Amino acid sequence: MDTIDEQTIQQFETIIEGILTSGYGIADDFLTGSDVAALADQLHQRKTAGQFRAAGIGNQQLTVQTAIRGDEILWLDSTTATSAESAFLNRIDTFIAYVNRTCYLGLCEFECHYALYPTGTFYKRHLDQFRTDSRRKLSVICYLNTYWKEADGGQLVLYLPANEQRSEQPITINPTGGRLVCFESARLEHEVLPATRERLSITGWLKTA
Ligand SMILES: O=C(O)CCC(=O)C(=O)O
Ligand SMILES: [Fe+2]
Repeated sequence: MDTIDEQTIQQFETIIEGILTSGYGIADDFLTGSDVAALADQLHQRKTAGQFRAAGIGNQQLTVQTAIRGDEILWLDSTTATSAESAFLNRIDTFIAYVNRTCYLGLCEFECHYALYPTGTFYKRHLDQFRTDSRRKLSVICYLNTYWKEADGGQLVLYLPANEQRSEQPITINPTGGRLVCFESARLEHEVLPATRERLSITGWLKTA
């Protein structure tokens, strides 16, 4: 496989260590400021071109229920990806290869979509794994919001399950541009709180065969 620079290895290790010890991992500078700007710009261009659709519920994406989730999405496709999108997909591929070398999860596929949450929209508490399909192993979210402030809302809340030591523990994370959050799709329920401004991200899943 390609050689990875030391800084990238440190970042990947931080994410994996977080997942193993706390159930979730965060890397604050997974994307640089210019990556974030390029992807946010690309997202807006595709939105203007009418490529986004209201997100659905369940693996057929059939029912749109804005009382559950109000985001609009567009699946990324490597065959039509622009250079900014290809660079993102390549970085995730490098991460997958690293996770497979160190954690033996047997990840082999990645699917991801842009998500645009218009002001005031949200995604109620849910689990990312479908009842009929257990291939989604890790959920990955990368935020594309510049200058996000606490007061803008739109936080991701992860609900760490209760164990012998403690009751359920909610963890609140700001959708700050460049930040990546990763957690086990079958284990952590989570929700997106309403925001006072448009909220942008790429959400994806690392899957087994
Ligand atoms: O954008 C986020 O912070 C989480 C999105 C999410 O939970 C999902 O798309 O399944
Ligand atoms: Fe989710």
